[in-house]
Amino acid sequence: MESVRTTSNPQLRRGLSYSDAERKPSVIVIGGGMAGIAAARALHDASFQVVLLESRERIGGRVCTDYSFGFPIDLGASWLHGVGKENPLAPLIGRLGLPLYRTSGDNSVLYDHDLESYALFDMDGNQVPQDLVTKVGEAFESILEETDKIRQESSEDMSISRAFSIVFARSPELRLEGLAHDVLQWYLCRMEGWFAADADTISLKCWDQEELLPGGHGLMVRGYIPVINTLAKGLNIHLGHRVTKIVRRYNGVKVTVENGKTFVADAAIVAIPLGVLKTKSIKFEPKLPEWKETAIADLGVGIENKIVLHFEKVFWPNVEFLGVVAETSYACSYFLNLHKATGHSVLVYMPSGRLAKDIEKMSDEAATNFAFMQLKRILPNACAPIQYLVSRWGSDIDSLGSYSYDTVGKSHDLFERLRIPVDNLFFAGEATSSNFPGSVHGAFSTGLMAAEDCRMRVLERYGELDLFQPVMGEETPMSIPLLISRM
Ligand SMILES: Cc1cc2nc3c(=O)[nH]c(=O)nc-3n(C[C@H](O)[C@H](O)[C@H](O)COP(=O)(O)OP(=O)(O)OC[C@H]3O[C@@H](n4cnc5c(N)ncnc54)[C@H](O)[C@@H]3O)c2cc1C
Repeated sequence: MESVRTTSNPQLRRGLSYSDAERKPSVIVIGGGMAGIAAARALHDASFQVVLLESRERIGGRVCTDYSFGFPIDLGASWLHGVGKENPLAPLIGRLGLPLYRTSGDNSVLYDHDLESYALFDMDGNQVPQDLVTKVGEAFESILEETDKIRQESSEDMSISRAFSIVFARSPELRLEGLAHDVLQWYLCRMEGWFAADADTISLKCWDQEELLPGGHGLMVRGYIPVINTLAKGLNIHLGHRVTKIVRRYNGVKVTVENGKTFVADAAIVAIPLGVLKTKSIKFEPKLPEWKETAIADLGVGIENKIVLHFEKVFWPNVEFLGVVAETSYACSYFLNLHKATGHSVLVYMPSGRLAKDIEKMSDEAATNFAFMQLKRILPNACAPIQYLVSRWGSDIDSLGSYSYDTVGKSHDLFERLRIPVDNLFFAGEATSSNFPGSVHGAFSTGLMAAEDCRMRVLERYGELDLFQPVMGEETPMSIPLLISRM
């Protein structure tokens, strides 16, 4: 058994350094994505003894920058959502001098893109007139406003697609025909991409409960991983350590990994993906309380993937994205043009929901070919890619999904329930963020929150609690939850 602790004489005060003979408070952080790394960094800096256990042979989790093309490509997160000082990651990204390419300002109907620089095509490769796209965008917003009225009227939740059907029945003038209908499906497809889920599974009551930070959305031009690497510097990280069991007792935790090795500490922070928690591949002893298990079961996890196509040269229009409109959102396509942001001749095809799941059943070659065929529809002279990358976030056993979302009939409070600690177990990760679910900055914030909750709990036990010193400095916004039993 490996102990995270050193000796047994508690001398705990934040910011002090400890001699070897002194006992440091200890914590095991499980999961080396943004949430786990942020928590580990904060507690390390608060003089805790920290061990981070990560199942993969790399850190970053769903932040995954690939360099095999000779330049950075993000296979997971690539946008900073909220390019402004309100974003908790802004100080770090600013300090690192990492450039961002802004793809939209605030309140864009497409979330992360403005309708400024794009080209949409129909299935026959004819470009859709820009004024039609704008007009349908306005119709899409009107439909969403109408769904809000339905939400106010009905006590029962329903899916976004059901709400759309009711709107069309009530206001037939909003039901679009022909090409306009296909463009509307494309808007829906982009909304589905935001949640990584199909409209018939997204909750009407809760779909807009997340907080959108001001400043629009910006691509991390040099990749996201430098942010993770900076936070991880100097931490005690064990790669290839897949946790299988977590035992909690009043005076500490014992964590077992796949090869049978165990670690003990005062507390643990569980920062693994919701998709992994759902499989129950980690045994908790004693069992997690029912309210926690229900939150794990009821929150949704969607799939979004990236099929990255690297071409010898650019042969497509100089726009931020290309799209193919179709009769159903499932058949629509979206290609992000990285050439615009990075100068590299790369298009990224991004399917989500059922389509992403179906494509994961294909080999990498077949998936790439599928994406290329969508491109060929609109650019018949497209030449084949020279290199490609295919993500599989839905079937990867260390993620089992891309990010969380509100499913029909379930409360948005589930995100908070997933976050609330159970004894000396603390929970972090994008799916524990009720304000910013499904995002990197959300994961980061929950890592800091879990670290602070953990610090308070452990120091309280040692009688050295200093309530007024949060782990990451005074300005860090923290919400300290009430620990309520019988949820
Ligand atoms: C395709 C895609 C695009 C995205 N785009 C954006 C974007 O543009 N902007 C944005 O803000 N967000 C985006 N996101 C979401 C963002 O990536 C995530 O919300 C965030 O990175 C999650 O961080 P996390 O720490 O909660 O989880 P993760 O990053 O998944 O970290 C969890 C870690 O736990 C490890 N783990 C799993 N099981 C175990 C185990 N049993 N024992 C030990 N370790 C384990 C995993 O290997 C992983 O490293 C995207 C995600 C995907 C997949």
